[in-house]
Amino acid sequence: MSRIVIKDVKKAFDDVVVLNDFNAVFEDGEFITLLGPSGCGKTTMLRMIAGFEKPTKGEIYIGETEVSSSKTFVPPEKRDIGMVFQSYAVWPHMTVFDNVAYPLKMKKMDRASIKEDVESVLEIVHLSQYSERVPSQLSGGQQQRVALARALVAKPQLLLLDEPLSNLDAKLRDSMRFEIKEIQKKLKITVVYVTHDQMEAMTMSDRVIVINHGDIQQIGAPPEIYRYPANQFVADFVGKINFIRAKSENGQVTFKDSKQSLDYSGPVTGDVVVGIRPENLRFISRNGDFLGTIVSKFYLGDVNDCRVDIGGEQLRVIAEPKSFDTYNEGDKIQLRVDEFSVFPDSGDKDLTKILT
Ligand SMILES: Nc1ncnc2c1ncn2[C@@H]1O[C@H](COP(=O)(O)OP(=O)(O)OP(=O)(O)O)[C@@H](O)[C@H]1O
Repeated sequence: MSRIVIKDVKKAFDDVVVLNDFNAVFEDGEFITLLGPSGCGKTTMLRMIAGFEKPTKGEIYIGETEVSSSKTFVPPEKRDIGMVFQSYAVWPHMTVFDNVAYPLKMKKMDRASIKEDVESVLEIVHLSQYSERVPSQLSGGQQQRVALARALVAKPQLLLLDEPLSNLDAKLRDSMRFEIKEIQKKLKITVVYVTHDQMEAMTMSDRVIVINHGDIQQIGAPPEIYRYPANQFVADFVGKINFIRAKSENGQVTFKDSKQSLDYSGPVTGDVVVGIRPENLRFISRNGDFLGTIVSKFYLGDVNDCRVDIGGEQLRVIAEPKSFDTYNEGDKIQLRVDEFSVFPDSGDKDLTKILT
């Protein structure tokens, strides 16, 4: 069983609090991602699960075992965990086989069992034909797979990955994402993954925990986080979004500058910020929600990326070329809003980042 329970965990370095009241349960076999900007506390949380840091307060359970509390502390080597870091940390003088065999040698396993286990894990990470090479004869992606194999060879109940793809180029990152996900499904292992890359989080995770300044902002499946962000921070951090200042009253949100409005009967009233994802805006020929003028249009192949002035506010619209081919810069158009979110106005001055 590799269910993880994190209960009221707080971490401070001296008097600087880096994590506040962290509460979460990771189910057996789940792929969980800790997502947030640099310095938000994600690595610190991972290191506490691994046993490299002690919580200032709170409890951590792995399976049925209490591994960390005011009374107990199980050291990392007794937690049955595999870990992979950003730097591959493979030993340059050892062959792939010896790198991967190392944790089993430490456990004093016999040679035949070591050979069997190493060969089986090398097959899983598609490195069987490279077992006699040294790391300098491998690509970055292959070296990272060696690190992954070494983390998996002792069949840990839990795999912790700290930005394991950030040293790889974009294309390799893409393919490694799928490989890691495949391996996790095949081995049915619980994975806790740390990243600041929302794309990585969205594509791989069963659930994402969004963290900012040491506080959990939202826990949810990727579509839930994307479509129903708990607050403005999450809406902004995950994906692209237009933010527009508005007043929410009498069943409507009315934009402060353009005075255009949308029907809204949700719970947030008064000064608000309306969030609209660019792909949730559509050009239509009549009965639109807004009138606007096309300011610019960039053809990107699969989509058109446009800016539309609605009379004071500019909106970014990502439209399928089909729905847009007949329109040009300067044209007056109508826009339909398919989905939007409303947040209390936090007073953030810079609401227009998405346009640049
Ligand atoms: N050993 C330490 N002593 C003092 N402060 C620390 C220590 N380790 C981490 N911190 C601080 O705790 C905060 C959270 O760091 P952490 O590494 O968990 O962030 P992160 O979200 O993983 O960021 P990144 O994506 O940049 O790795 C940072 O402000 C960091 O400077």
